[in-house]
Amino acid sequence: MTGPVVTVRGLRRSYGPVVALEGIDLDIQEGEVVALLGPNGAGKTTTVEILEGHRRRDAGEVSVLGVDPWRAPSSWRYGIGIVLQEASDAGELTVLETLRHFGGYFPSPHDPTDLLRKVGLAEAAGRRVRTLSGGQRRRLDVAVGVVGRPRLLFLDEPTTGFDPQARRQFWELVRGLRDEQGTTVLLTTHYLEEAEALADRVVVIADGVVRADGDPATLGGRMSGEATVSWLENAEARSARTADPGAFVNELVARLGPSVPGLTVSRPRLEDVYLDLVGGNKP
Ligand SMILES: Nc1ncnc2c1ncn2[C@@H]1O[C@H](COP(=O)(O)OP(=O)(O)OP(=O)(O)O)[C@@H](O)[C@H]1O
Repeated sequence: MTGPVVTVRGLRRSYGPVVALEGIDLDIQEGEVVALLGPNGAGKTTTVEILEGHRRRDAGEVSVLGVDPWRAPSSWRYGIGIVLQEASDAGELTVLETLRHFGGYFPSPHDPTDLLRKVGLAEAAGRRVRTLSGGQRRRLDVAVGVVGRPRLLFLDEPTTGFDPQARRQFWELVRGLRDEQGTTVLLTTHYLEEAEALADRVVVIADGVVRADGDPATLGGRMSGEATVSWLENAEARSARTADPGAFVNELVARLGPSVPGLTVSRPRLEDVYLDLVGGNKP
């Protein structure tokens, strides 16, 4: 990691009377995979579109690859890759032709055949795009998004509609981009499992403000708060919340013997922490 790729300070944007962003701060370092989470209408798309240079802001400082996206020269786009939710028109081109076509817009694109291999589409190179399955189509979208070797890749809800296997393969693909190419990734997702599996950092937005920003493993004090210990005693399921699960389990072992039946120790799931942060756990 060599420095900030994205810096945002006090970002504000309203649509008429609707305040979409109320003062967002965000930093993304080179080589990070960051997941932007938040309920519908939280302001994720507005934030991402401002970073992409597609939407004007009302106030605040924004720097993406060292430049204000709203005033960026056209060459700035070479450093950016965008994979939108809605794929562009499939048309009659083959997979390979599509990638060649989009690669032609960039000064030093990936070799299209190599890239198709990396995204697991080598076998489909000669097929017309409209005949691809949803998952294959998404892989092609990603290939198109990275064909110009972007330093920063935006992925908008990339795995919506994927089966579990395709989702895992897609995660591997994104990890490969980060680990092998050093690509920085900002993704939006509604899947907490995806954020946990993929992101070095998650940023939770709700009502136009950042509610939390940190490692998904420790967000909201996840690993330092209370744990739930569950076990079976006299054939009855028991559970208890404790701030010191080690000591609690030691007591159980002392009382019930070394193999406590049905013993599990669990921390709050990312989903629980997230729902607390966005107010979705209110009674
Ligand atoms: N073009 C627009 N005109 C008017 N209001 C808008 C426009 N775009 C977004 N908004 C409003 O701004 C707020 C933030 O919307 P935004 O699309 O950024 O949220 P989001 O977090 O991306 O939501 P989702 O998860 O549903 O995609 C919402 O209240 C939305 O209704």
